[in-house]
Amino acid sequence: SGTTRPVRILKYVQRCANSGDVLSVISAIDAYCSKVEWAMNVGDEKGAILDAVVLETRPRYVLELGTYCGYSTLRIAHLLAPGARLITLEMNPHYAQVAIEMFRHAGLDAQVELLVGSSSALIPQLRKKLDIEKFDLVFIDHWKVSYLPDTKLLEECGLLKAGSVLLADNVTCPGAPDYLQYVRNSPRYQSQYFPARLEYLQVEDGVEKSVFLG
Ligand SMILES: O=C(NCCCCc1cc2cnccc2s1)c1cc(-c2ccc(F)cc2)cc(O)c1O
Ligand SMILES: [Mg+2]
Repeated sequence: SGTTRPVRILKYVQRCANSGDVLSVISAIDAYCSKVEWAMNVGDEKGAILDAVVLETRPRYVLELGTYCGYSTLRIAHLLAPGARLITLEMNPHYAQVAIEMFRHAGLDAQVELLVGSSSALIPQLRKKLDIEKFDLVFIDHWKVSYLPDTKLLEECGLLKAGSVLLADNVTCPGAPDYLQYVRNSPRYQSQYFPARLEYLQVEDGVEKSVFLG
């Protein structure tokens, strides 16, 4: 049995990126996935939009839904102030292990808290489990059919406050039409679309930034 795609990406990073240098890890992942084999990282174009939203939000508590190899986790962690907390949820224990090794290579494993399990099971436990009241920023990048139900779950669990920012990847490709309809038509959100290409391809995608109004 061969390796998996995330393992091949990790091995390339461990060989080619300087350990402790998060920007060289991010560049190595983008180099591998644009030249050798495609992977579902948010990528450098949408990643720059993510960076801008993190910098303008200056979040203290961040939740990421969907870790995969940890590419977007690293982009976020790199821009957080000391004392901020970044929680990332991954469904697949193998992907989670790869991401942890990726965080170690980047020297950011102490900055990230990774939980393995489904968002629907974990979100209701976050307040008690992590002693976190509200999230200032949520990066949504997991099952596209889960974007809407999990947003409603975050509201119901009282994990959003007025001003909380949701940033959703892939709202055009593969698409999250029910989520878009909700955040764009609900009086409780101020939503904005940022067009971009799908990672590493000439295909149209985009991210949606939605501010919860309380
Ligand atoms: O599926 C995508 N990402 C989700 C994997 C979610 C697994 C998890 C579920 C879950 C549940 N609970 C907690 C944690 C988690 S993690 C995805 C797919 C494409 C794509 C694929 C083919 C294609 F032709 C064009 C685009 C591009 C992307 O940027 C993606 O993000
Ligand atoms: Mg994505």
